[in-house]
Formats: sequence, structure tokens, C-alpha cells
Amino acid sequence: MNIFSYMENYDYEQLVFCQDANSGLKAIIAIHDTTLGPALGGTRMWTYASESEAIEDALRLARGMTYKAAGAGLNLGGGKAVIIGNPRTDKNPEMFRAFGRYIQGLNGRYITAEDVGTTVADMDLIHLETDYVTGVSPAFGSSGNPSPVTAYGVYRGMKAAAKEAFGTDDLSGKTIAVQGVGNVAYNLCRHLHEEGAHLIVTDINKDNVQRAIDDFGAKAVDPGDIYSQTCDIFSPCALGAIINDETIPQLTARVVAGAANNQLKEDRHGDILQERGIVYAPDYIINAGGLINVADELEGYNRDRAMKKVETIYGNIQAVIEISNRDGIPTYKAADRMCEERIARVQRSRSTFLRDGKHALSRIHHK
Ligand SMILES: NC(=O)C1=CN([C@@H]2O[C@H](COP(=O)(O)OP(=O)(O)OC[C@H]3O[C@@H](n4cnc5c(N)ncnc54)[C@H](O)[C@@H]3O)[C@@H](O)[C@H]2O)C=CC1
Ligand SMILES: CC(C)CC(=O)C(=O)O
Repeated sequence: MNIFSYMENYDYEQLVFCQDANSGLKAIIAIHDTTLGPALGGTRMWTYASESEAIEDALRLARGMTYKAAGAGLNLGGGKAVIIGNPRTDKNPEMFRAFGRYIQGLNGRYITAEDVGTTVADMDLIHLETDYVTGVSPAFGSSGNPSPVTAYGVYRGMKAAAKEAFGTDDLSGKTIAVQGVGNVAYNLCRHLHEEGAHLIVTDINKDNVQRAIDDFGAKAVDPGDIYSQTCDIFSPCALGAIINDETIPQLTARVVAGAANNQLKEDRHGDILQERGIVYAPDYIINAGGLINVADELEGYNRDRAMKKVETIYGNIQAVIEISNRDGIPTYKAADRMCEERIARVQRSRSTFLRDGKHALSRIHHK
């Protein structure tokens, strides 16, 4: 991978490598764009096959966060971190403390939170070394685990996409195939079950599958069979790049709406979904609930205010669909356009010289 060409291509600001032999920490922090504010994005811990795979993941996810914050109307930029390692076997407290010190060294340019492989307990350890961490335990006045809030936002966004496809946002009686029933999707399934939807689930973790069967009467299928299930909605809630040349021909759903980041393997797969008449709810618009929730901490966490903001995801999905229909472009392009226009507008409105510029989040509280 030619790192500088990649960064130049998508206009990345900064890539930080963090190493601590004492704890075994090997981490990468990617900051994509801070036009709107400090870069906020979770830390993923994963067993990457190579260092370039880890770098590419951090970069791709960071760029997604720029768009996610812009689309959600937040005054935040895009960043993400990855820790190379197995989250089940390679963690130790010193690793997260060391990582916290590297974050502190960025002096607020990057703020972290949970992602796949990291937990509230990990954020508490990071918090021992830096204030630039969210999703910390509620005991510290923070918002805790963002997953249930992300799930609620996905549920609301799914309803908005269903309205476009089926003429109603009522999900009762609809069959929904869910890929991955981890932290976010378990909570999503709860909302869907309560509304009377039929659930088909898969996961590589058998315990997670069993929990969905026991709690929601879900039907379970093997991971490779989830794409071809007869269903109304396909909900990717595991990892990225699962909308691709192999999976699209298998889909029977009229809506794709899920929590996973970077669902389209390549942009052209969003074009193919559109050609097939499948309503795609762009990932970074529909899964912004967790970000909205942790971002609220920066102003002193208020759950009611955060949940009100999460409700806007329904309208944001509708706005994207409206642009898509108006301009005759796929929804992923409509979402990009909407977010890029907001960033450009804010950049223009803040272009005049100020001796001591102030940002909406310059009051970030030091706990
Ligand atoms: N947790 C949050 O608040 C947010 C999460 N996301 C994204 O949503 C997705 C899910 O996140 P979480 O629920 O937090 O993660 P998680 O790790 O709790 O759940 C993911 C689940 O997918 C399963 N899985 C992995 N590979 C699979 C495969 N090939 N087939 C079937 N199942 C597979 C895992 O076993 C796990 O149960 C991730 O892509 C994450 O980046 C996005 C926004 C916020
Ligand atoms: C809680 C969020 C900040 C997690 C994240 O990084 C994301 O939305 O992908």
C-alpha cells in the first residue's frame, strides 16, 4: 500500500502509529478531516491479517466518520483508531492506559469511543490517562455503551427506508434477515420483535445466535446462507464490504438497512443496488446513533437530548432518498453529496480571519 498516495487521494490529514512494548500495544489512529470539529470515532480491536490491512481499515473507517458526523449535523470531524490484536486474548489494562496517553498527546484533535472489540471497561482505562474519550461508564457522568442507541437509530432509519420501498413504515409482519447479532443487532432485533417483525439471523458466534432464538423466536441460518433468504429487508450488522459482486445476485430483499460500517465493497455496488430497485439506507447515515449519543457527552451528557437527536435519523434517511429521487442518483451518492455540501458550507462560513478562533466544542469539559 502506498500510504501517502492513498491519503492524498481522499484528503486525509494525519496518520499516527502508536507502539508500546511493555503492554504489546500496536495501534493506528487515522484522522480524516477536522473541518467541522475534532475527529471523533471509535477504537476497533481486531486480528488483522497484515499491518496494511489494519492501516487501510483505520483510514476507511475514519473517512466514514467524517461523513457520519456531517450527515448527523454534528460539529465533529472524522477519525478512527485500530488496535492490532485479539480482543479476547490480547488485552491488558496497561495497553489501554498507554493508548490513552497517545490520544492525550493529540491534544483533542482525536476523541475515541467503543467499536468492534472494545468495551466500556476499556474506555474507563483510557479515561485514566485522557479526557478525550467518550462512552465511558455512566458513573463518570458519561453515556456508557453506545450500542443500544445505535440500534435505535438503525431501527428508525430502517422504518424510513421501508416507507420508500413498501409505502408504509410499519414493520409488523415483515421478514428481516440480520447478519451478525452482536451488541447493536441484539438491541435492533428487540425493537423489530416488539413491532411484530419475523427475524432470520446468523452469526459466527453460536451463543449470540442462541440468544436471538431464545429471546425473539428468530430463525437461525448458516453465515453463508443469510444473503439468499427470502425476506423483505436485509440488515448487515457484522463487518464491512458485504454488499459485493457475490452477494448482490443472491439478495431477495427490497431494502438494505443495517448497522455495519462500509457495507458497500466498492461504490459501484451502490449503483447496482439502485439498478435492481433495492432501497439502500447509507450506512453512515443510518448508524449514526452511537456517535450522536457519545458526542452529547462533550456538552455534558443529557440522555433525553441525545435520544431526540437520534430520532432525526428517520428524517435524514428520508432526505437522502429525496435527493436520490430528485437527482436520479443512487442513495450512497446522495448521502455523500448532502454531507460534502454541509462541510463546504461550514468551511465557507468560517473562512474569515479571527485572532482567537472559537469552535462550538472548544468548551470540551475536562473531567
Ligand atoms: N457499537 C456501535 O455503537 C456501532 C457499531 N457500528 C458498526 O456496527 C457493526 C456491529 O457492531 P457491534 O454490534 O458493536 O459489534 P459486535 O462485535 O458486538 O457484533 C458483531 C457481530 O457480528 C458477528 N460476525 C462477525 N463476522 C461475521 C460473519 N462473517 N457472519 C456473521 N456474523 C459475523 C460477530 O460474531 C458479532 O456477534 C460493526 O460494523 C460496527 O463498526 C457502527 C456504528 C456504531
Ligand atoms: C460510538 C461511535 C463513536 C462508534 C463509531 O466509531 C462509529 O459510529 O462507527
